Amino acid sequence: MAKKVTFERRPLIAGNWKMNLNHLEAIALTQKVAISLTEEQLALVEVAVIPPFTDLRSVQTLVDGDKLHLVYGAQDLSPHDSGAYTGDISGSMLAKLGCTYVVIGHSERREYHHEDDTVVNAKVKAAYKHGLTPILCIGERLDVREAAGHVPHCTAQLDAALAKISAEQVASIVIAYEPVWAIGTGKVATPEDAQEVCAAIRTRLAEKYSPEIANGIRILYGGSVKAKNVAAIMAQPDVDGALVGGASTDADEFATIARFPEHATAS
Ligand SMILES: O=C(CO)COP(=O)(O)O
Repeated sequence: MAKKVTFERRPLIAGNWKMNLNHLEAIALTQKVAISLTEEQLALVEVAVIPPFTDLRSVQTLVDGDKLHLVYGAQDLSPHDSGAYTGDISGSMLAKLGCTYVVIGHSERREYHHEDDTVVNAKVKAAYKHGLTPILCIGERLDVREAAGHVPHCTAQLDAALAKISAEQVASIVIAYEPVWAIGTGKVATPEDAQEVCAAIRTRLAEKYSPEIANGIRILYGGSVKAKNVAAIMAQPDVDGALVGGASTDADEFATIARFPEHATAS
């Protein structure tokens, strides 16, 4: 029996599959996640899958056909609308596939594809232009954390990504704080580490826009989130969800993460 829990902002548990699972595996995983969660659980917590581009049509067909209470999104988009950009996928293509979200500025894109703040900002603008909600990723590398520069680093990334983004647009954004040193390493940030930066992000949003807008924006934590540590992270007042990598490709583990309000330590 689910405990009665209320949240200031509806939590979002999003599974970033990264470059894993073909379209057949995507159908199997999405189906399994959906049947592992009740309508009540999915009303309390928003659950999103973020598969590779090649899986999106299959996920759309499944979600629409079976009226699943799941949403989905893409891991990236082009800053351009259309044209001679070989290999790019536009925001309008993603919108046509029913995507709700698009991940922008993931540290793996920044590192392996040399995406700088200008590109990230252009992608945020492209997402809004096509009616997609950005899940904007920011986070520091280990050297920055060790030099205690993590908060200014993250707020600077936030400022750059949101250049010329209006208050009306930003109200729907999702921010994901993903410390690079915690991604795929098993080194999860402590709940206090996550809270410190998520609170600083909210304060910065309040300064840039307004306290009301900042209070409505969901800020996720990402980096080695598992069923065993999610409740303690989610208990932090400024953490509104999780962007889950590795653990999101295991349906049972991901569904257990999404049921975090029922975990003992969340009480
Ligand atoms: O990068 C991440 C989600 O976008 C986090 O990945 P892991 O959960 O595998 O550490």
